[in-house]
Amino acid sequence: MLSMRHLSKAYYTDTIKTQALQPFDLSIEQGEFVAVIGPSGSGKTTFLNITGLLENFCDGSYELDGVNVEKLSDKAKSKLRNEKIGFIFQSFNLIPELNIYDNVDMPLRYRKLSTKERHQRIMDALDKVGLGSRKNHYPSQLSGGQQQRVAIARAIAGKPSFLLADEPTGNLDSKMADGIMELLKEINAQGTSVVMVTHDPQQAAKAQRVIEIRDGVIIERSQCNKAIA
Ligand SMILES: Nc1ncnc2c1ncn2[C@@H]1O[C@H](COP(=O)(O)OP(=O)(O)OP(=O)(O)O)[C@@H](O)[C@H]1O
Repeated sequence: MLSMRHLSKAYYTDTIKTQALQPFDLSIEQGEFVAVIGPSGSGKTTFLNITGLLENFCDGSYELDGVNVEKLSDKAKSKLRNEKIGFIFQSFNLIPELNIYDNVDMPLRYRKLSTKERHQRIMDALDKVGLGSRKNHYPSQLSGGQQQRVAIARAIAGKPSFLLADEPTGNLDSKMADGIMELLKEINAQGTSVVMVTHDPQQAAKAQRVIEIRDGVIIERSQCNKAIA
């Protein structure tokens, strides 16, 4: 699980301070599916990046699976991120020069895994997203929905505790978007927590829990623990 206490974030430029996130307390349990909604500029990406250890916060504390994040060196933080967090982005962020297999392998290269174990994980992840037979293709040879599936395979190959998704369906038509949501729900049902930023109320409604951010203020919208429809 993750636990944030009195956490806040401000950005400073020459003369301007932007309070991107007001102090907040938040816990996310293992296995939850959380949607993060809010207007443009409200702080959603900042929240996701802090959760994923891509950005530092200003004040407060953050514990991720029992590890106190603010005490870690940058190197230890990178290792924790690599082990605990999988990322999915709106623009897929695949490496065009690498084939699908090598794209999924990227985060595994930083792990102490045997070649056999890496191969197994890559193929398991690609099979899970339905693209095992496309492993030698390059990103440009796949549709947007398929590229996002590769990005999901890359994110889950490391067996993370948390899957963080920033507008994962934002570049996809509604049919492909629904397919990606189905896949995220399946992954979540197998125990991985999902935190997903979305502008789309229909996608947000599929989450168990909705957090809204308005002008940097985090508001709990609902938590009904229903099975994800
Ligand atoms: N690196 C930065 N330096 C200064 N200000 C920043 C930086 N990153 C974000 N901000 C500011 O922090 C606030 C929150 O930005 P953030 O990107 O988290 O919003 P968002 O809700 O994800 O927006 P969108 O939906 O448009 O992507 C905004 O006012 C933004 O301008």
